[in-house]
Amino acid sequence: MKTSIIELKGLKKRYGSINVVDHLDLDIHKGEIFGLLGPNGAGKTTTILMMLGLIEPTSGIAKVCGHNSISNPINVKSKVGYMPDNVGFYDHMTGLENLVYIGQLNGLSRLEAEKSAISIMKTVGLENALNTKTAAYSRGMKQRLGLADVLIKGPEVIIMDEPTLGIDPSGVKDFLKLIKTLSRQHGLTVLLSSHHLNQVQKICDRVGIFVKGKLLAQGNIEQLSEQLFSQTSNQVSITLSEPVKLTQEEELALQELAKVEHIYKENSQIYINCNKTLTPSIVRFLVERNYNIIGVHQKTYGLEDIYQKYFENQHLNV
Ligand SMILES: Nc1ncnc2c1ncn2[C@@H]1O[C@H](COP(=O)(O)OP(=O)(O)OP(=O)(O)O)[C@@H](O)[C@H]1O
Repeated sequence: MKTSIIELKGLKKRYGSINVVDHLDLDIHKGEIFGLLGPNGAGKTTTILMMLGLIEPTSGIAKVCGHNSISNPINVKSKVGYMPDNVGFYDHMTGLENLVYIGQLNGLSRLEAEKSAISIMKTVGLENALNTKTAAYSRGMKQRLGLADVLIKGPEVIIMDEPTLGIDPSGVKDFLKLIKTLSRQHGLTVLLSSHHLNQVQKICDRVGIFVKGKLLAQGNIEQLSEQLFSQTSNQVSITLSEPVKLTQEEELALQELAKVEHIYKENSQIYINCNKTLTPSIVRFLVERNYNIIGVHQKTYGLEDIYQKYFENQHLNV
């Protein structure tokens, strides 16, 4: 059975007349990477701050590692490493000095803090910048040091608010890879909030789509895609070894077979819009008529399509 590390039940935060977080139920399991995905103002930061016990919910419960975030925030903080969207450092100090300082604030002796800080800076790829003042760190290096800052506390859970903000694409790729490796190697549970769809898609085991304070859906990409697009028209493209020459009879039969909405032919390709479960029948139909198929491509829906679809629907449903 999966162990829940973060449990939110009916979590709500109201500011004035607005429910910024509206009856949120969510379970995040041990060792998983969960992406809280939503546009600006969706309520992601507010949710995170309630998990950390930094703001009080209007109603509902937030628990982290079994500790109630409101009645027991100190225990929650001892288990969680939180990386805000804008990590601050003492610019006149080096990366190593900053990290040692944080280690000491978290109860390590100077010697322990130094040993641990050097090792963690290697883990996050800052071994060549130990003695560089953080004023000279790039945004990507600061994010890595932010992660080191979190790791030196030895957390069970890492919560990151927009961790890739302002980093260039190759820096983002490396940074996310690092998070995934750390999570897998040390069984760390990671919650990250983001509005960068493609980035989140790459490393998260599950995502929650969060819009206007409500979690509209959660699951892995395949589950979300299935929920949303299984009944939707899907495009299959089939490539033949020769230019397409379907007879009128064949075309009619194909339309009948696949309840095809639309067939489009171009050179050696046939594009068919239909329910995706019909792809095998279409392929069989063509093979039986001696067409040489050299490629079949079925469009798959990524997080961007899913998000767009939910975002469109929420204008109607929420
Ligand atoms: N202290 C506060 N008082 C009143 N309204 C607030 C307060 N804090 C946040 N809000 C409002 O709550 C909503 C959600 O804000 P929140 O920062 O949680 O969103 P977010 O999803 O993290 O967005 P972003 O990515 O822009 O940070 C916003 O409309 C914001 O203006």
